[in-house]
Amino acid sequence: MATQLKSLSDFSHTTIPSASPYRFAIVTAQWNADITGALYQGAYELLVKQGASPENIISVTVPGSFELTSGADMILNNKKVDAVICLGCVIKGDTPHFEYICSAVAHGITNVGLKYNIPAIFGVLTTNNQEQALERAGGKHGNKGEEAAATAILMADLQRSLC
Ligand SMILES: Nc1c(NC[C@H](O)[C@H](O)[C@H](O)CO)[nH]c(=O)[nH]c1=O
Ligand SMILES: CC(=O)[C@@H](O)COP(=O)(O)O
Repeated sequence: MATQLKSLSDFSHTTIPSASPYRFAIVTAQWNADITGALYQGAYELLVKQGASPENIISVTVPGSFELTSGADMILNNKKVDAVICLGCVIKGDTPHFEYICSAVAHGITNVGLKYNIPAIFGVLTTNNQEQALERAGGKHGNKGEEAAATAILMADLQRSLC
């Protein structure tokens, strides 16, 4: 499988602009906190590495990935940011609950970004098991949080270039 061969966080194919002009929010789900904490660390550190000021990064948590949409909406309704990064980890269980959460979160984050015309980044792992999640939160397949942060910078930069 293609994924097995590469880090999903390899951004050598593109140049990430400076993050210094932009304000960011990071909304992190507390479910699977060991995983989402690593995603958050990856996202935060990449933003700062790319020049974002710590005072320009708003960080909040929500109970679970299902609440990421509400958390992003609260941020975008109350704070002026150039992008919001939504981080979560949904791990499949024994019932269809996984499918409902993943679908709701994907659609919700899409819609909240469109509602406010602000990039809302889907940094949510949707895995079959804990091992796959660990591999994508700083393991052999990179860090989804880093990817989400890089995407946030690129989208904020795109929007500013079009204004
Ligand atoms: N099972 C997982 C959940 N479940 C909780 C939901 O996200 C939500 O908080 C609850 O349904 C109340 O609305 N959340 C995750 O982020 N990851 C999971 O694996
Ligand atoms: C994704 C989930 O909500 C999952 O953890 C729930 O597990 P189960 O389907 O066994 O109730």
